[in-house]
Amino acid sequence: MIPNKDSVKGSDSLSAVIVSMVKGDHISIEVVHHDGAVLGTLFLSDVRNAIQSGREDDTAASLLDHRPELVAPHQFESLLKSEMFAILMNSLYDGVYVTDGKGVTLKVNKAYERITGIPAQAIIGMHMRDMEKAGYISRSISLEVIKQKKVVTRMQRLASGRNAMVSGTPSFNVHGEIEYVVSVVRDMTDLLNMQAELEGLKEQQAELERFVGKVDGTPIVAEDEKTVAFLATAKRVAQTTATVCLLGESGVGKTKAAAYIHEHSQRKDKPFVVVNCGAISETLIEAELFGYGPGAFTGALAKGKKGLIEAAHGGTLFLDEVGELPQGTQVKLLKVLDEHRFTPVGSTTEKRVDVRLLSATHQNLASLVKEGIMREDFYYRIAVVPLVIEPLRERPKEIDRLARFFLQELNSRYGRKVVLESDAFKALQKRQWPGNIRELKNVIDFVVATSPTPVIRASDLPQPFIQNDKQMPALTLKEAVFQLEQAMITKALADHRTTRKAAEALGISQAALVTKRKNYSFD
Ligand SMILES: Nc1ncnc2c1ncn2[C@@H]1O[C@H](COP(=O)(O)OP(=O)(O)OP(=O)(O)O)[C@@H](O)[C@H]1O
Repeated sequence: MIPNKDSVKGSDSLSAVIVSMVKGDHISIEVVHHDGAVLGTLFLSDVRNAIQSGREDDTAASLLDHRPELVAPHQFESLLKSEMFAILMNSLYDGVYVTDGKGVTLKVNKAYERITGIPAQAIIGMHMRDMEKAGYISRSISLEVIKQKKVVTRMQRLASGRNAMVSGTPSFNVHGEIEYVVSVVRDMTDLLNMQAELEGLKEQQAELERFVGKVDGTPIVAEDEKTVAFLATAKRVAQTTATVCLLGESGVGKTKAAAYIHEHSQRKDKPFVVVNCGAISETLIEAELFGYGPGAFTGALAKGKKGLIEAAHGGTLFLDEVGELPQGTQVKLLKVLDEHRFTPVGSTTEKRVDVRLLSATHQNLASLVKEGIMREDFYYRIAVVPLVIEPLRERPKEIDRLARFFLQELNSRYGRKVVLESDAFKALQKRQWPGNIRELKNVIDFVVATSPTPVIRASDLPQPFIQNDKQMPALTLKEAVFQLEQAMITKALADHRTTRKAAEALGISQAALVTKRKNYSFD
């Protein structure tokens, strides 16, 4: 081969360039601009490689643009040995690994030693193939770079167990041969661990969050198709102004559903006011709902009081146990619904109000109408959309999910790490749950709060709730409380032996425990 004398134009195609080079027997050729300015030098090997990869129509200038930097060997060698270079290399957070064009290790920086745990003196002068054989690295990226003559980036598993992303870049000499390979080694272990942790968390979250949304900042679990369909309807109805009456047994989630409707309505930023009509005496209900004027009745506040309807202005008023409302109050509420007006008790001034009414009951509304307890016009007005929430026993798929959800919530509330064994989950599945979701939550609350061990087996569950399975009749609240108390006291007495210690664990006085024990005739 003779040294390069000729030149090619930047706009010449690579097929034209190779013809010139072969004709002139050149190993390299200058690429010049039309005005004669030198753009750079192309090497025969570069042009051949490009043509072999189907780029024969590309221009000489474009190949110049894509060609790796050329470094004169003597420049690099003195650079490698310089103190400044060592200082620079060692100040980098990422590892740096330098081999010669054959794959012999020339230099590594401190970060490389830190990431791999391999001291520099153990590997300087070592060929990459020997590094592979010694098990220091899984597969040499430098050798890949030398083979492919281009930048190679790959994940590498290190002997230290860490994972690194290695990016090797070739440096060519004027003859187009690889003189050095410089690899940057980035420790990805922490990042990958964090990623895995994040994935895990996301999965956990997704697992847990099989609910459709949050109400009062707490999730609504919806695993069973029935609940999913119910919530979809509730969401749709939420966007309308229709009055909704939620029907279902006690503890099925009617209040939660009402909050869900409110939060999916246009009124979500306005108040959501819950009134438990069954918990307020007939004599007080009107004053509570409509408020009263100054000195309206004995015991009333001198300046009067705003009622709950007014407090819900712009938002939603949820009347729980609506079947308990006296007929007179029903008439007044009809006026609120139809005319958006009401008069506080003992006042002559009418007030205007804008509320959306939601209500709920565990009773059969049609029977209440038949029995004359509920006015027919009121019934039709409040139950434009009646929505039934199925009892928990009708959506068994949800029991596991709810139990896990409450377990997590209560563990974090009590700072515990209680888990349920699969037989405990099975026992929960079998239960008929007359108290529905509230009852399930209470049982989980009980085990998380009282269990002396973090692992709960079926036998650790409060017995009255688990035994008798399907034959067990629905309990009244009183019966349920009685049974739960009985179970908790039995367990506490068995665990702690003395009434003083058992009372301490239950958070009640010793005297109270003794009385209860007598009432429940444990002796
Ligand atoms: N789908 C659900 N996901 C998570 N928690 C729920 C769900 N439904 C109800 N709960 C919880 O169960 C308990 C009982 O629910 P809620 O008070 O809404 O029942 P309810 O039908 O209104 O009861 P009641 O008839 O006694 O008024 C509450 O603690 C509530 O947060």
